[in-house]
Amino acid sequence: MRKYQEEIINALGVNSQIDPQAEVTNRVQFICDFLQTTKMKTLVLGISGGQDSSLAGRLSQLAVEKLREETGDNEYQFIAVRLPYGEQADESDAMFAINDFIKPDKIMRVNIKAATDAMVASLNEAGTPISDFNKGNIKARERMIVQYAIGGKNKGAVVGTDHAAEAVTGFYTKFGDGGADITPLSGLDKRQGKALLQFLGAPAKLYDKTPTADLEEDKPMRPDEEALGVRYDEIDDYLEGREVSQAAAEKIEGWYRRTQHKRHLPIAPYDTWWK
Ligand SMILES: Nc1ncnc2c1ncn2[C@@H]1O[C@H](COP(=O)(O)OP(=O)(O)OC[C@H]2O[C@@H]([n+]3cccc(C(=O)O)c3)[C@H](O)[C@@H]2O)[C@@H](O)[C@H]1O
Ligand SMILES: Nc1ncnc2c1ncn2[C@@H]1O[C@H](COP(=O)(O)OP(=O)(O)OP(=O)(O)O)[C@@H](O)[C@H]1O
Ligand SMILES: [Mg+2]
Repeated sequence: MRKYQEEIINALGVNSQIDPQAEVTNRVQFICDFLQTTKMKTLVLGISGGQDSSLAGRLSQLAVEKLREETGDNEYQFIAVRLPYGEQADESDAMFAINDFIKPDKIMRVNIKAATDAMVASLNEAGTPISDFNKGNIKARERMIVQYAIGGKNKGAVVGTDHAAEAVTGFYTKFGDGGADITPLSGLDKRQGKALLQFLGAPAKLYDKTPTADLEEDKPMRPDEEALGVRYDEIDDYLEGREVSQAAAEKIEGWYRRTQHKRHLPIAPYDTWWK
C-alpha cells in the first residue's frame, strides 16, 4: 500500500471490511448517545433523493424511534427537509426516499430559490457577479441556513452526510453541506454506505442512483464522478487499502491535499498543519 494511502485511511477512520448490521447498530446508538448527552430532542436533515441523505435520514429516524421507546419521551423527533432550488428535476426520487424508506416523523419543505437568487442579485449590485459554480456553493449554504433555523426552533441538531469517500476529495461546500453537528456516516466509503442501505432494506433505486451534487444550472444532475475525474469504485478501493491505478491514486491524493483546509477548523496563528 502507498504510504500516503495508509495515512489517509487512518485519518479518515476507514475499515477495509465492515459488518453492515454492526455498523447500523453502532451508528444508531451513536446518534442516541449524542441526543441524550446533549439533551437535544430533534434531528434535522435535508433529503435530496440521493444515497447519502437516504442513509443518514433512515439512521436518524431509527435513532429517535429507539429513544422514544426506551425513554417514553415522545419529544424525540426527526425532521426531514426538502430543500429544492425551484423545481427539482428528481423531485419524485426525493419523495420516494422519504415515503418508502426513511419514513420520517415530520417533513418540511423550504424552497431555497428566493433566498439564493436574492443573495446573487445583491452581490451583483455590489459589483460582484457570481458564476454558476459559485452560485452552487451559495445554494449549499442556503440549505445549511435553513437546517440550522429549523434546528434552532426545535432543540435540534443538524445531521451531516459527510463520509470517507466524500471527505477524501473534499467534495462538499465548506460550511454548506459540510456544516453540521453530527456526521453519522463518517468513516464509511460509498459502497459501504450502499451495503448499509441494502441491509436496511432500501429499494435498489435509492442506492443505484448516480451520485450528484446537482448544484450547477449549466450542468444539471452532473455526476460527481465526472466532476472529480475519478470513479467512486476507485476511491473506495483506495480507501479500503487496495491497489488502484497510479492515475487514480494521484487524482485522489491531489484532491485530498488541496482540500485539507476543509477538514480543519479555521486556521489560527498557532496552527502549523497548513504550512
Ligand atoms: N488553502 C486554503 N486554506 C484555507 N481556506 C481555503 C484554502 N483554499 C480555499 N479556501 C477556502 O475555501 C473556499 C473554497 O471551498 P468551497 O467554498 O467549499 O468551494 P469549492 O471547493 O471550490 O467548491 C465546492 C465543490 O464541492 C462540490 N459539492 C458541493 C456541495 C455538495 C456536493 C455534493 O456532492 O453534494 C458537492 C461542488 O460541486 C464543488 O465542486 C475558498 O473560497 C476559500 O474561502
Ligand atoms: N435538493 C435538496 N434537498 C434537500 N437536501 C439537499 C438537496 N441537495 C442536497 N441536499 C443536502 O446536501 C447533502 C449533500 O449532497 P450529496 O449529493 O453529497 O448527498 P446525497 O444527494 O444525499 O447523495 P449522493 O452523493 O448519492 O447524491 C445531502 O445529503 C442533503 O442533506
Ligand atoms: Mg446528491
